[in-house]
This record gives sequence, structure tokens and C-alpha cells, in this order.
Amino acid sequence: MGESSIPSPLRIGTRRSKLAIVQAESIRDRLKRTNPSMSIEIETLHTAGDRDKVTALPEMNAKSLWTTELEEKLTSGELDVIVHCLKDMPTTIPETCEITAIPPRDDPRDALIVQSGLPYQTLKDLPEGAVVGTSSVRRSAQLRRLYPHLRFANLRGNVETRLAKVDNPESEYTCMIMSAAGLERLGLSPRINQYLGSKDGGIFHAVGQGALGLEIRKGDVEMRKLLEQLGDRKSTLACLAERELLRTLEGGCSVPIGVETEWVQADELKMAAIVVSLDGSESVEDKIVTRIVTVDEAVTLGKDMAARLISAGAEAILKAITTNRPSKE
Ligand SMILES: NCc1[nH]cc(CCC(=O)O)c1CC(=O)O
Repeated sequence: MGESSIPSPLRIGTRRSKLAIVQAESIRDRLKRTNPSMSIEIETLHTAGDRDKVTALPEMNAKSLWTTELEEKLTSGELDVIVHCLKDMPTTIPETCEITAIPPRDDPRDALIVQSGLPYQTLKDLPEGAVVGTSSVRRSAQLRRLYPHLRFANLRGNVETRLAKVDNPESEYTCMIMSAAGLERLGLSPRINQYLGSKDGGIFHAVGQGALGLEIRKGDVEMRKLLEQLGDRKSTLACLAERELLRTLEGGCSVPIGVETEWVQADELKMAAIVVSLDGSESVEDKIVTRIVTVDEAVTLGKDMAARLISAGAEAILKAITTNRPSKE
């Protein structure tokens, strides 16, 4: 009614985890700042990905565990926008939906958290055989390659659950790896012992890590215009380039593809990326610096990086992983 056809109340959908709710609230608050009279509701959904906390992530295998049910509600009109961690969004989304401009990205790096009370600060400090909790093969494969003295064990659940498991002195875990952005949003950055950027003895992060994805009904022009107010050009272009790399390599969150993008000049984007075998014994990596002004150029960068990694041997590494995976269905 009135100035536009923005629905009232505007309904934001998200997962029912503390992190998801904090993220949805931050989008609500940013919208409220520029549109004080707007009525906004947040609806949380317990998704398939939240329900199964037992199966190790690589075996769950579906790329859309956290998005499908929300997208159904978006498509049917029960929701107007979904707020998601961009890295949990499949690179191909349903025909009926689209991603809008991406808001300013938070710290995309992974971070190390050591069990409370233990004296270690960095991966290098950890003793022989120390157990790193992570269910991400991207993280474990890269760390096996760099730190052969470490061991790895699956660690699942939401951020608070994982932290409680690691902090239990009876647990097998010495430490865990999580995204810096997720920890910061939950007020847990004081627990970060080491930021794991590739320059600092760390690893390449996941595609889209640290960014939020805002998903709307395809062609919902009013919502697109509204949410564009929150978008950040540089975050959008960098994340679109990263997602195109992943889409081209047909990755998904369960394969060891890591990436880093950095704006080195006003419009020069540097992308570095790696593909690693699960045991860390094989890897290919490359780096491209190029001028990026348009979305098409960002997409081309992602494709070019994928082509370079493939010609350097990425396909063989990825194929071996897909073939050896026990539960494909
Ligand atoms: N895979 C789970 C997931 N998806 C998004 C985040 C945090 C937010 C982000 O990194 O964008 C996390 C937790 C983590 O990886 O530590």
C-alpha cells in the first residue's frame, strides 16, 4: 500500500539456529534504519540440514539441505526474502528464486579455537596427534597438507554446540576450525586463537564465506530494489566470481575447494584458489589478478580460474573424491 507494493508485514525467513537468527535480525535492523515505518517479521524454520546432526557432512551430500524448505515458502509467497549464509547456498538455485545484491562481507577467513584451558595459540603450536574438530573436508584436506602432525575428527552441530563439545576436557578434540564471521556474529571472537588466512599459515576459505545471501522470488522487482539498498558492490562481485568458480568445478560444500579474493586496487580483484585431495597429498592452486567492473567480468574470472585449475589437474582430484565417496545417493 502507499509508496510501493512492499508487503506488510515483510516476512524474512531463515534457519532456526542462533547464528541464522542474528543474521536475519541484522538485515531487519538495516532495513528498519532506512525504512523506519516498515513492519518486518522473522520466521524461523527447522530445516533438513538442522535435523540430521549425526551424519558427517560429506556423506549427507545434498547441496540444498538448508535451503529447499525455505525456498518452497518463498515461492508460495509465505516468505518475502530468505537470509542465508551465502556459503550454504547451492550455486544453482531454483528457477523461481534469485539472489539479490550481497551486503558488505564480514571476515571471510577460517579461525582456530583451542579448547579452553589449553596453552596452544596456533596450529604450529599444537602437539603431535592433536585432534582438530571439523566436518569440512575443505578444511581438513588443506590442513593435512600443511600440518601432517595433526589428526582430524568430525564435529557437527551449531556453533554453540561445537564450542561446548571442544571445551569439554573429556572430549577428543584439542581445537576446532570455524568461520571468523560466524564466531564474530555470535560475540565469540574473543575465543579466536588464530586467524587462518593463507598468508598466515592458514588455509583458503569456502566460496562465499563471511557473506550473506538474500534470496527473493524471481522477478520480485520491489523486493530487489529494497534490498539493493543493503548491497555492497565489491562484496557482490567478489562473491559472484567465487560462486562461478565453484559452479564450474561442480563442487558444493563437501569438496575441498578453497578460495581467497581481495581487491588490490580500486577495480582490480585478486583471486587465489586451491583444490586438494582429501588426504592432502595432491593439490593444485593458481592466482589471477584482473580488472573487474561488471558482473559478467566477475563470472568470467570464476570460469577462468576453474579452467586453470582443471588444466593443472583439478579434475582428477575431484573425480577421485566423487568416485570414492561411499553414499552417493
Ligand atoms: N558450514 C556451516 C556454516 N555456514 C556458514 C557459517 C558461518 C558464516 C559464514 O562463514 O558465512 C558456518 C559455520 C562455519 O563454517 O564455521
